[in-house]
Amino acid sequence: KKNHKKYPPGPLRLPILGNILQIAAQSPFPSTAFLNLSKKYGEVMYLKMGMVSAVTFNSPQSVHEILNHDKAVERTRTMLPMIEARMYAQNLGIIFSSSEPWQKMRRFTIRTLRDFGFGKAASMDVVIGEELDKFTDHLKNLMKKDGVVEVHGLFDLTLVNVLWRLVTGVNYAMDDERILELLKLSNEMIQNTKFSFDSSATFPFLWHLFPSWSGKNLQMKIIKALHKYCRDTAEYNRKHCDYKNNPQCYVDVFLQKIDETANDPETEYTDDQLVLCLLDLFQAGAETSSKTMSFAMLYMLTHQDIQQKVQKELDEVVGKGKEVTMEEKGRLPYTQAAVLECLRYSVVLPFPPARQASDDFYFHDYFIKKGTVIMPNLEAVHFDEALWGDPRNFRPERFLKKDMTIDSKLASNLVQFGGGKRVCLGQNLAESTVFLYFANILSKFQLVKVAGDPEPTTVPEQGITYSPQPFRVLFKSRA
Ligand code: HEM
Repeated sequence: KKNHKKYPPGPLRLPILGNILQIAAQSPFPSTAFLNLSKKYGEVMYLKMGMVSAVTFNSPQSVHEILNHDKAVERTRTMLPMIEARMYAQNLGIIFSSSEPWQKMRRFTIRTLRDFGFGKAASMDVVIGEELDKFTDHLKNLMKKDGVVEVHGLFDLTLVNVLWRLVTGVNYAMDDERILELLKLSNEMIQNTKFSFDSSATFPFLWHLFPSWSGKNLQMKIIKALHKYCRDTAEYNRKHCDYKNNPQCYVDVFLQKIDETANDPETEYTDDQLVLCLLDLFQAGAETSSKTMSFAMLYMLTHQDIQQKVQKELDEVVGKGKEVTMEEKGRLPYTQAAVLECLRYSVVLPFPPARQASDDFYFHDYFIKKGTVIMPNLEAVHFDEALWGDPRNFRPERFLKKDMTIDSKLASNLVQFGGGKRVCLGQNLAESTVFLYFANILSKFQLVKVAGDPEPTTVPEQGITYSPQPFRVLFKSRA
């Protein structure tokens, strides 16, 4: 038992603004800014961002420890008023919900998706394989004119389709305008949200006071469109699918639950709940995997030598231009290492959706007050010099042992899926998807820089998730 209250160190706080200016002076990217500041103030650091009190964790050891900490499991949905509006101001869905309702929905979702084959290598091969064929045809179509393809958003729809086969039973055409528009809106919502400098996070009342300037009007328009889409999706299955007798997807099983518990006033299974679960899966599943794939394309474009090594391995093991399945994964160590390096280098979600201290607690010597926002900085792990030696170099070989097998101990340090009880629910699917898309694209196509285009930068676009700035690739068929 400690009898003192030593708060974590941090830069001097200004009245009202707190540390906003010091953070902004470091970098437009909060994860980089926190990392820089932590070199001076310590790996566990207290920051005040307007009205938000946060503790950020900036070393591999402290990040792993806090992700697994019992007092840091609850999410905070009040940090951003946009999130609160997105949840109908209730404790709904999976990503931002807390306590018992979260546990129930998380368990139900994992169990139901698993029943439909989610995460099982054999069924994932089929689901992802079918979608990959469609995507390859789509890519060939885009290549028809001069082979040049814009990568921004290229993977959004196809990766929704992979997930949506299990979640809703629906499969969209690659040019489905409604879904493409929704994906654009969803992306806009995420890109327009910036953690520490977003006025709606730091001074939530401004969001309500100045709805146009603060972006509230735009975000509410997007939230309404996304809610409507999810509600329509559920309604479609209610009207057109035999969900009572022959459930074919997650939505069908959810609808069964709604019917079964209709007379229970305490039930968690409501239409609003279903809308939020769908929205969470849509946004969590599509954005992250799609941006990871775009980064992977970018790194292969900018590291031609590594692209060639991956292709050499694929050619030898699977055959030039041939289809790669999960069965071959074990025999493709270099390709696996390249995927791991893409995951390490891209950090698409530098902070897991914010958690908060559910109680007063001590983290080692430091006192953390109930309600404090908990921000593990994933970039601090993926770019730690002591851990990786040369973290700023893109070097898949780091994940290979002398005997050319994957160094799983080193790989276990990666935290792109977060950790602990809140760890990403889609990790298995995402890992299989990214591996299969990456390997199959490289098996079938060569990625070349477009003559005359500027050198693409690996500095990401700003936003709550990171994505590459728009760039184009000249795809050349290898078959
Ligand atoms: C490369 C792709 C992906 C990345 C990098 C990623 C990353 C993350 C991270 C960092 C978290 C927060 C974990 C934490 O707080 O410790 C998370 C949570 C979550 N992810 Fe993913 N994710 C990916 C793909 C997916 C997919 C495909 C799905 C769809 C099933 C998904 C669904 C979720 C959900 C529902 C949560 C909230 C879990 C909870 O709070 O209990 N993610 N993800």
